[in-house]
Amino acid sequence: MTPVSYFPYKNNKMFVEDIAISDIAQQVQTPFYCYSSTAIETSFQDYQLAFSNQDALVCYAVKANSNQAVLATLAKLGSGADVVSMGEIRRAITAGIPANKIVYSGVAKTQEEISYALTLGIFQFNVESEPELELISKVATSLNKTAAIAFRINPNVCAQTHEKISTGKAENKFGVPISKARLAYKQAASLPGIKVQGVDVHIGSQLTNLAPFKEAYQHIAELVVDLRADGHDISVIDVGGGLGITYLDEVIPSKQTYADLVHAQLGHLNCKIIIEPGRSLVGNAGILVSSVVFVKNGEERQFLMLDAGMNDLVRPSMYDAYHEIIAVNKSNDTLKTYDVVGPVCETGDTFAKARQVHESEAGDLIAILSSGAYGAVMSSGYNTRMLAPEVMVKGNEFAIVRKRPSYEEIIKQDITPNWL
Ligand SMILES: Cc1ncc(COP(=O)(O)O)c(C=O)c1O
Ligand SMILES: N[C@@H](CCCC[NH3+])C(=O)O
Repeated sequence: MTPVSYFPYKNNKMFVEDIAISDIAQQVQTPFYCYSSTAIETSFQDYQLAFSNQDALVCYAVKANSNQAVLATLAKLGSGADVVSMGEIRRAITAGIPANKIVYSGVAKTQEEISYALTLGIFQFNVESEPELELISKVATSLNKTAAIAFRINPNVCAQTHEKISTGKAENKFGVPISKARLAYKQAASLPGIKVQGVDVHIGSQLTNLAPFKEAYQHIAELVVDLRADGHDISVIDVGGGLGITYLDEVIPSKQTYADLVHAQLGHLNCKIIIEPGRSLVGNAGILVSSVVFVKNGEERQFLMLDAGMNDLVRPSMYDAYHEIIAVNKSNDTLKTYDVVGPVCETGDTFAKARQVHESEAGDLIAILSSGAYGAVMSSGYNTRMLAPEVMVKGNEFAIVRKRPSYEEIIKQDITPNWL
């Protein structure tokens, strides 16, 4: 799926499925996120098809986009969930994902979170440290429950991605070092309230190349053999998420190629396979729609000043991430070079520098593509800006699936103490 697959132009007007973006903009006002439910469904079905000859469960990484409408779309297709907080567990359950399809990752799970997950009966805790294991054992024992666990293994593999989203190097905070894994499993087997069930690995996000996956899975395969020799009953391998998407011109291996790699590296172990894709399910299914507020002629540059900012989509500021930026309605063929910026009082509030965009004027609609993953979920109210609403489209229908808050709602969250 390319950034524009589900957002085609018809007569120079950008559509999402059967609806013109400008028609939605008229009713919703910019900025807003817009998702194609068909794009999400198709991506999920591609994963299911790719893994159809394996005993595999897709556990969507909720952190990528946790809107209820997105989760419900995936739940209906049979998706499980990879969650990292009590909030994400609650979102997954509310959207109809059953507890027995939930895997719980995260480096600092609290007693309250563990207790909640145990009470629900989730499928697996992906344990990221020995102290976490001990806490899970304590909580499980006190509740008279058994926690099925896998250790998240840190294989010390370079994911060849941005350093801020690389998670499988020894210097990263994630997982148990592979060198300590056998000891950790020995401890787990000795603790009450713990059932050793599997092995988990996730080395990073936006991987564009399969070689790091291969290296990591080779280490995991060897470890599973060792663990079985140590007497552990390993029946599940969680291979994590991380398959990238095309933002510009990255050539991403297909889901089938990825599935074949998983099978080649791990198939002989006859384990149930869990996959935790996030970005590759929803990233190119969403865009951020914005309006040009001003075109400003600076001394050195021309600025396209949008009504969306870094608070709405932080990826360019945070990771220098590239997102395609295109006119929603192409009223001319002239391309101009702009710095595309937002209204926030930070120089880093820049979506793109020296980018060619159709010549635009105030009021024109602009789409920032590939924003379905790590977009709305990472937004904030910085500069007391309203969280952008989210819209989901299916065919010729659309619905606001998160509304824009009012200023009253935002301000009334603060409490002025009566002693002021
Ligand atoms: C444990 C875990 N699983 C799955 C994912 C999903 O990753 P991605 O969105 O790259 O598929 C992440 C995020 O990197 C993660 O931390
Ligand atoms: N937030 C990151 C991805 C992080 C993945 C979480 N482990 C991004 O926007 O690319």
